Amino acid sequence: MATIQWFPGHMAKARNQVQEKLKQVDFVLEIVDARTPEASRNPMMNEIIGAKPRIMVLNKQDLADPEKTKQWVTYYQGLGYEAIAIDAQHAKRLNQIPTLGKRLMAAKITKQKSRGIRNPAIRAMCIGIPNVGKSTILNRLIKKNVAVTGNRPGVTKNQQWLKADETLQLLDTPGILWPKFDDDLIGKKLALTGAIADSVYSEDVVGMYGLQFFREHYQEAFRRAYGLNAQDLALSDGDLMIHLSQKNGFADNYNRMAERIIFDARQGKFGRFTLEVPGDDANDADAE
Ligand SMILES: Nc1nc2c(ncn2[C@@H]2O[C@H](COP(=O)(O)OP(=O)(O)OP(=O)(O)O)[C@@H](O)[C@H]2O)c(=O)[nH]1
Repeated sequence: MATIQWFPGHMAKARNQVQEKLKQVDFVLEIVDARTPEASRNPMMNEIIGAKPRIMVLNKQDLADPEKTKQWVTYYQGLGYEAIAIDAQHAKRLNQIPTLGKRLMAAKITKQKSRGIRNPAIRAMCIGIPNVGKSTILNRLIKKNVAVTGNRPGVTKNQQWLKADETLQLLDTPGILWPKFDDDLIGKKLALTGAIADSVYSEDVVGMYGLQFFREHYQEAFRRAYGLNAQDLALSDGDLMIHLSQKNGFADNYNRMAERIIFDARQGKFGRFTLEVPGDDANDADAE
């Protein structure tokens, strides 16, 4: 996994690259991780995308809490975007994306048809921070080997358009948009879901965040996963970490227990989870 480079110079470059490509598309597929829909967005995303129509794609829905995913979809729809939750890895609901795209671009399609264009094209690109599933989505949408269209007037030379179907064309994913995690909580969420390299945050910090989060929000699953009783659950966070460490044979090596919690969370041992709900974060870019 790539390391994070959040430098103003890098970001300005990535932003320019993306903005340049944006001129060539009709709408954007903004991909986020359904477990962390806001933390997994580049904070400049709204500024970058501007008024372009957008479909918010909450990917990895197979790992996220279904109830919270519904809340997020409703939230984004309320902001005026199309929104959909998918599981790109298992190709679930991906075929809804072209349908939504056509709905979003209905006026353009109608106009082109009225001019006698039999197969009007609508164009989009996927953008999102690393690891949210952009490549998986793109590859699935174009079903790998579908032919690439050539140059067209008014379009940058040699630009490759990938066909999802007769109407929807996709631009290969542009420059890299890193997440920003000067807010510690965002960093911990990204670390717990494996969106950023494990070397960025120490495991004791991320593991403790996991312990606190799961005992509070998914207590039954957490209790069952570690065979905890009511007395255990009455312990403070620190004491519970010590207890779990001893119970799991790590003695006073609490870092190993912290690592285990991170591992177990990613493996789904506490079930499907979502680390944030609409409106509960200072990093909510749309609420500014
Ligand atoms: N469980 C699950 N895993 C997924 C899903 N979509 C993608 N993945 C996995 O997430 C990881 C990252 O997917 P990529 O498609 O490489 O993500 P990307 O956004 O293109 O990443 P970069 O190339 O780093 O920008 C891979 O291991 C995928 O198999 C999904 O819907 N569910």
